[in-house]
Amino acid sequence: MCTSVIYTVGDAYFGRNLDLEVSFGQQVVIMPRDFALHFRKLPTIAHHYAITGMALVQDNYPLYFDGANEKGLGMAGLNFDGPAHYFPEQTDKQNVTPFEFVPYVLGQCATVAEAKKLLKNVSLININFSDKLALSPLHWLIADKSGASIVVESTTAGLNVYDNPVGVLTNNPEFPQQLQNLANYQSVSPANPENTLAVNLSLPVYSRGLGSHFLPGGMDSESRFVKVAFTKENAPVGKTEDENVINYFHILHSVEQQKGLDEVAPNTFEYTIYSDGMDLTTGTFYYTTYTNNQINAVKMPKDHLDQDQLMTFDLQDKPTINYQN
Ligand SMILES: C[C@H](CCC(=O)NCC(=O)O)[C@H]1CC[C@H]2[C@@H]3[C@H](O)C[C@@H]4C[C@H](O)CC[C@]4(C)[C@H]3CC[C@]12C
Repeated sequence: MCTSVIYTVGDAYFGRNLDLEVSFGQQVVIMPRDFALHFRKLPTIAHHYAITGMALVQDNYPLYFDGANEKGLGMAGLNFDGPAHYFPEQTDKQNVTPFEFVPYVLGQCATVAEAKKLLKNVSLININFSDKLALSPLHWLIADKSGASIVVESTTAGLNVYDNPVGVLTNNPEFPQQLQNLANYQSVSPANPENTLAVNLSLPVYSRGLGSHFLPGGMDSESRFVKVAFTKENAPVGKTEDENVINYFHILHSVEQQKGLDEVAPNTFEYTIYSDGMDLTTGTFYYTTYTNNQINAVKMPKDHLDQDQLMTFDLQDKPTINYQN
């Protein structure tokens, strides 16, 4: 499972938790403006916006899991197994494969409004990257630095594009159901509750935090959707970049999956392999990994983006413990 958020506090921060049982060997990958973007069914795009994100590079092609561009538009693919449906090629559509979808959108659009326009004519087609890398059933969160966000889901009904008022996404069920489910938790609060159960009874407020007593805490995607929405909506606004980056990672880590809690096959556990996020204004890309909670950062080299070679950065995965004596 996975969780993705946009946290807007002056600057906006966009990224995700990647939860899985195996690591693909992903890296931080900067795609500069002149890296030739080839498509299976569309003409090559020779010049485009630069993108930084987490990707697996295969045959010099960056398979982005998530990323953001130099204009401050971000996009993340999250598992959507079951409802996801990809189509055969259609003559009247822009046919894009799911693995091309992130660079297709981020290469050409600066805002969510532009992405919505582009998506009007897109169909996601059922072509895999290779025999070894099968089609992945995904849905996507797209958000920009104004805080606007949408969810894109390709189902048998076609390509659904939903406005996203909460700015978070996890996995199943389909987005409208996730939103509706939030209504069940509208009484959850950071403040202590008022007794409306039986006003004549004196009920002790025996603990701090009672307002969030009914906040779900499971590893499942409905629970994470509610929990991360609550955490994000009530997160403080920091005064500095450092404060906001720290706030941002606390939001993502509130729905981190610890090893041992989500068994996906006998003795095999899914866990949060990495958490990442870009400051959509500055282009700085931050991440933590399961074994290294130190926040690492890769800056977008704005003066060196007019070139055609990918820049890759290995994840800093070694634990960093600061022994003080
Ligand atoms: C599995 C994860 C989503 C995380 C998640 O929800 N997993 C757990 C679950 O099953 O619920 C998705 C997110 C992005 C996906 C990758 C990207 O879409 C890029 C690439 C696309 C190829 O078609 C398949 C491989 C490859 C490299 C995908 C593998 C599966 C990834 C890594």
